[in-house]
Amino acid sequence: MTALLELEGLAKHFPVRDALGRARGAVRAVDGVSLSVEAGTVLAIVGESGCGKSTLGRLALRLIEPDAGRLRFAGEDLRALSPRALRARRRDMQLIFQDPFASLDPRMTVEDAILEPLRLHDVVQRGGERARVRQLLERVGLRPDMARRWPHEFSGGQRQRIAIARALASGPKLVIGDEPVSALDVSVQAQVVNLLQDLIRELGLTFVLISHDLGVVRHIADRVAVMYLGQIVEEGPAAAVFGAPRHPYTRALLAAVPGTGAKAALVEGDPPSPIAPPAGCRFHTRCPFAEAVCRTEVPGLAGGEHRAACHLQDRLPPAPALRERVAGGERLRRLQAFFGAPAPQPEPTGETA
Ligand SMILES: Nc1ncnc2c1ncn2[C@@H]1O[C@H](COP(=O)(O)OP(=O)(O)OP(=O)(O)O)[C@@H](O)[C@H]1O
Repeated sequence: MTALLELEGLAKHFPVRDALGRARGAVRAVDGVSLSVEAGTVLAIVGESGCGKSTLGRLALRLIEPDAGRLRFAGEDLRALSPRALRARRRDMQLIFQDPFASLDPRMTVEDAILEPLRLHDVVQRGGERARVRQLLERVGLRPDMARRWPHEFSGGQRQRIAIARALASGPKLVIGDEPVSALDVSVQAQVVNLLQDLIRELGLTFVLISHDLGVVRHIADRVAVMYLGQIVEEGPAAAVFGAPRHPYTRALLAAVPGTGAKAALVEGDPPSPIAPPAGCRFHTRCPFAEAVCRTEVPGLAGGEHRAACHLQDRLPPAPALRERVAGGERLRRLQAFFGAPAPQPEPTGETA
């Protein structure tokens, strides 16, 4: 297998200024991330709101400039490319945004929106562009005659299909989907996920799925990287991460998803500030299993298929045996805080609050 996308020690720190414009530290949004995405596979990046997923996605495509680290696409150093060479390379790397209401220009017809990347990257011979637009619309499940309509005439799900057609227009090898279905009605989410899955298979796409929805992730990911406070705490094949999570944070994430069978002590409190993340393992301030060593040591490379997993992994009790510590409404509130979104319904525990 060959890696299409390789990140090594990637970092992005956003400066923080006070009301008078004075420097007041930096948000360490992405803080030393190394990942490799094999061609033709789906890697999911999961983690709670604010952990740095979107920033990482943008860095990976060099839509924003990293402060440090290496970034390679098909073996080529993306950071070394001139602006012109990078623009040409964008043909191969596309992003699907979360909000289909914001990502389509209301002043452009659907046809013009899809023609733009076709023309920019000179993908189709002159004269064949409009036929290509119609083909793309059909491929994403829309009628070709919808090409002349305006974005406001479409539902959220249809708009996201248009955004997908636009992202695919240049024939990319790599697509990053930043929460591509989370702004959609629950009733249409599955349809768009299935469409993405079909396109990934049919076109042999390499796909990076940024999502806090572990149900979607479990459905389509080959590998999963779990992010916490700007770093990857665990990475491995999806079946292993879901079936035998090794980091307490991963277990807490899985425990919040109904139907996984996993139960773990939910993490307590709010995440620490990304301006001054804790030393050692960044999760130790909320980890129910933290030991003294966690305050100083960063989890190292673990053996086997997993990378960057917790040193406690072999001593943690099996996930289903862990007891939840928070019950009823309090648990729901914490889940809500945890995901920054409507919380999934908790499974009945058989316990009284
Ligand atoms: N342009 C920016 N300037 C300053 N801080 C930023 C900027 N973009 C992101 N951040 C901060 O970086 C951190 C990571 O944000 P990011 O959006 O990457 O996280 P996320 O995991 O994608 O969260 P969400 O799911 O809520 O979008 C947050 O603390 C955020 O406030």
